Amino acid sequence: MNNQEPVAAAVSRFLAQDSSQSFSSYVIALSGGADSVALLHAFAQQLKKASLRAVYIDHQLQEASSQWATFNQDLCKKLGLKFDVIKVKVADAASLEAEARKARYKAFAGIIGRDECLLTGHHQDDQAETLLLQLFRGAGPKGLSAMPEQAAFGKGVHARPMLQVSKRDILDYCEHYNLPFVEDPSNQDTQYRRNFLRKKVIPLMETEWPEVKATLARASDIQASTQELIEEVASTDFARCFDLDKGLSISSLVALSPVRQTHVLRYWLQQLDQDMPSQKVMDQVLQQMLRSDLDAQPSVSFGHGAIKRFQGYLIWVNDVIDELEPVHETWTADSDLELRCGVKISLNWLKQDSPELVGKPLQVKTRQGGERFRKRNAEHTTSLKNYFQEEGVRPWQRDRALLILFKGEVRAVFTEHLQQG
Ligand SMILES: Nc1ncnc2c1ncn2[C@@H]1O[C@H](COP(=O)(O)OP(=O)(O)OP(=O)(O)O)[C@@H](O)[C@H]1O
Repeated sequence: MNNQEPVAAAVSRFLAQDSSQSFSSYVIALSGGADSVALLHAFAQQLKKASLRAVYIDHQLQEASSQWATFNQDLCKKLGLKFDVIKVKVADAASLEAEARKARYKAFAGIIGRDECLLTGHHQDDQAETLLLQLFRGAGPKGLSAMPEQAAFGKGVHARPMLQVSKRDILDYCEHYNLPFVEDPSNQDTQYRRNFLRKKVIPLMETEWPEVKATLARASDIQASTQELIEEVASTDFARCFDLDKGLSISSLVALSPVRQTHVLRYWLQQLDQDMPSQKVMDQVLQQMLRSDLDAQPSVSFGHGAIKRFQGYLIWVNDVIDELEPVHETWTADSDLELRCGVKISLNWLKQDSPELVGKPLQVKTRQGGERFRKRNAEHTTSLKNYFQEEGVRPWQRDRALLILFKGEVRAVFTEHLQQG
């Protein structure tokens, strides 16, 4: 028996809830698979067509990807909907699937406007499978957390209206309305474990626990609220420990229990957009940074930098800063400058920062101490130290700032390579 009701009901529930938010338009992330095709159709039935459009991201990883673009285009034409394709370049990496996802969400983030809502076809089975995959990977509450039905995204919102709808119901919906869809061959190859769960493990579990998918989805919801609580505590602790100019205060950190220390560190690294280190590295950081004697200069490296100790505070130092040797080079300022150390100063930056210097014979140097700086249009010079303080350049980064000199006088300061630490 066909049951198209759950999809239509989920979409109308979503729209009823959302009428208070009044999005100016909805963007369906259309892969061409059954889930997003059903979502597209259900929204097209219940919304004015002018407020709906579909976007397909072409990852250009498979030969058939442009055919899927045509397939999606034809479908939207039949439904009278606007349709766009965005081609993305996926970085070559160990996990192409993860890189493709990153590129996909980046592209979507770039097009979702202030009052717009991105809609994806995630459903209940995705939720259950993801929970089990994460569990077998040994994940904690964060990995086991349910995907939220709605979250801030780009300048707008990302919503998943079908999280409580099963895959079976979605397939029934497509059959009922005679909707064509494509099977992504990558699902067969790269999602081996997900397919194993989907085809073997979950059906077996259902013979004993018929509602297991809904139950797993609930368990995942509980993990999400646990995670929210953890993040709330971590953010409060972090606010107490962190000083914008100095870093993470060791004396404030040691006043916390070890588990809270770990979460503050994770929170900090997340803010810095750094990869999360393993628990082993985390323990090493806590051991060496908080418990070794205060004169030592410990440093724990991972990802693209290191955590170091500096005057009673933990600081994050990027490799690029750490490895920068003293610089003394010339620049005619008519094209980008690539320094021998690999740092690049773009001409565009100079055009915006100090247009009067473009095309002039300039020198690029790291500071030696005592230099003064004449800001653009300023009558008097100020000390570089004052300038660094005003601009929030951290003390440990200042030796790596690049001074741009014209006729022997510092006229601009390049700090874009010094990511916040
Ligand atoms: N190439 C694509 N173009 C547009 N939308 C896509 C594309 N791929 C996936 N989507 C959207 O994302 C939804 C989930 O797709 P899928 O389950 O394949 O994602 P995933 O790779 O598991 O990653 P994630 O769950 O993080 O999105 C689809 O229902 C669809 O709405």
